[in-house]
Amino acid sequence: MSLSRLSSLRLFRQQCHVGGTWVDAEDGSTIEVDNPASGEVFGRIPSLTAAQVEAAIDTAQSAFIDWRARTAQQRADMLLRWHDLVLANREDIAILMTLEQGKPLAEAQGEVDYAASFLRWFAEEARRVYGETIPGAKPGQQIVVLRQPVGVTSAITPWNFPAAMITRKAGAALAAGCSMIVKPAEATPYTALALAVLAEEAGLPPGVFNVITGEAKLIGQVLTASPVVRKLSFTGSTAVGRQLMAQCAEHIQKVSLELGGNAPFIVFEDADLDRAVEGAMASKFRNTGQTCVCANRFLVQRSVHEAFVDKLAAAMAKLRLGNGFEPGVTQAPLINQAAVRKVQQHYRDALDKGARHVSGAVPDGGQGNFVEPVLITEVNPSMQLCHEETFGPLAAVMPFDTEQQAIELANATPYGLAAYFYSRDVHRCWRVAEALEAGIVGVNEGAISNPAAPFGGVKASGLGREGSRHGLEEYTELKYLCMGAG
Ligand SMILES: NC(=O)c1ccc[n+]([C@@H]2O[C@H](COP(=O)([O-])OP(=O)(O)OC[C@H]3O[C@@H](n4cnc5c(N)ncnc54)[C@H](O)[C@@H]3O)[C@@H](O)[C@H]2O)c1
Ligand SMILES: O=C[C@H](O)CS(=O)(=O)O
Repeated sequence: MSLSRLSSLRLFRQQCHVGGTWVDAEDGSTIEVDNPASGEVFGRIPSLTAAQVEAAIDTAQSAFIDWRARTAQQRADMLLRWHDLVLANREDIAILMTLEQGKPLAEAQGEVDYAASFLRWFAEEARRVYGETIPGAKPGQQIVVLRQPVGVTSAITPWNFPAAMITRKAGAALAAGCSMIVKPAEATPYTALALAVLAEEAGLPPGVFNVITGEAKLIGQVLTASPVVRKLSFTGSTAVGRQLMAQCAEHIQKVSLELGGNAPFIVFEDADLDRAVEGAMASKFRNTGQTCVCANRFLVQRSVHEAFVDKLAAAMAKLRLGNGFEPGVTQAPLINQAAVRKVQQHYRDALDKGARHVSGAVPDGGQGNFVEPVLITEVNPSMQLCHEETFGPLAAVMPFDTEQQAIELANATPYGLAAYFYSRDVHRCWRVAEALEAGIVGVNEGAISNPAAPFGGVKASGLGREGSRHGLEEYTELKYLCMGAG
């Protein structure tokens, strides 16, 4: 049993954290959580009732009144204490993450560092929530602009980054002076609950950071039906984001949406091919292809297509699939059978429409949630994978001839989260970077995630930004004071 890997069971909580107390569902109902590597159920979390979610909102509202009145320095100090505790408990959080999400332990440790970096970034930024003054329209008049916290906020987060997708939201919200209710994905609640244990230990006042679990639709409905909750920050699929955005219309709740993507990764003939392959591996295979900014389509200029495919195949041959706890494993199980079926479906559809299998095992679904990395080429825009996110270890390469064609192919998707390209021509770098319809562009870079940068998408990939000062501003409202001459 992998729970025995934990140094203690202190962080393994099977209750929700509301208003500084640990609670079960009042009707006793629970949801099972399993290990995607084995299918073994290793825990149960409460499925809160609607009344309990409403009570959590009330608690968060009371906490907000006190939290907003603290100084920015006091909030920053607590966030920094939380950051330090997360890092001090890096190993146990990573173990819980690998257990519930599957990712290789080294990647889970990396995610803990990344998650902590948002707490630090926003702690530092808390003291820089500046307003402005503007000359008035009359003698003696001044226009003063304040930035104030929006109020109680909620976060609904996905399973693929169970820690970082929470701290990226909570760090910003708490720094701004908001309280937050987090609903993590059903598949990965334990990392979120471990963060709540550490938030409590860091001294965050009760009700400022709450973690609730249960039936997603019900919780989403209660959070969006409440006039007290002033903002929802959602990370997940475009389909669910669209639905939640419509629900938020009822009370004109502010909304941030970090949704799906279908990232193009373009390799021009003047690129450094070795660096392009390095970037391709980082982008495509992080979290076994289950990253919203994963390259979904490699567009490679025809003159270097064969060389790039050979080098990519050689790099992919070094990947090792296995249980995330085994040393040296780089590719872990996918989250569930639906994820496995999606990779199979995109692979089969591509082969049926003329793609060529280059390397890797055919994804036939015969290994539980484990899928070998697979490389195909001769991909064309009629294929499903060009329009939908694969979210798995299928590397699909499409040749192109001209820069204009590459840009058109890259933009031919409803999504616009990340895009990547490799070129050594500085003029082309500016041209292509400006032409790509994406919120994030990696120029000769495959690893683009950073707390200091504004992360987010355009088109069907979402609204708003996370990380950076822009991410903090999402949790504030502007108030303008018109100061008369008196
Ligand atoms: N843009 C980003 O920053 C980013 C980051 C991570 C993941 N993602 C996207 O998330 C998706 C994968 O995550 P997922 O499968 O967990 O997505 P999902 O939309 O199924 O679930 C995300 C969250 O929404 C909840 N949810 C589901 N239905 C709901 C409903 N009707 N009402 C309220 N909540 C509901 C889930 O329980 C989960 O907590 C991918 O599309 C990926 O690209 C985007
Ligand atoms: O899945 C997408 C996330 O945003 C992950 S990351 O921020 O790029 O690490």
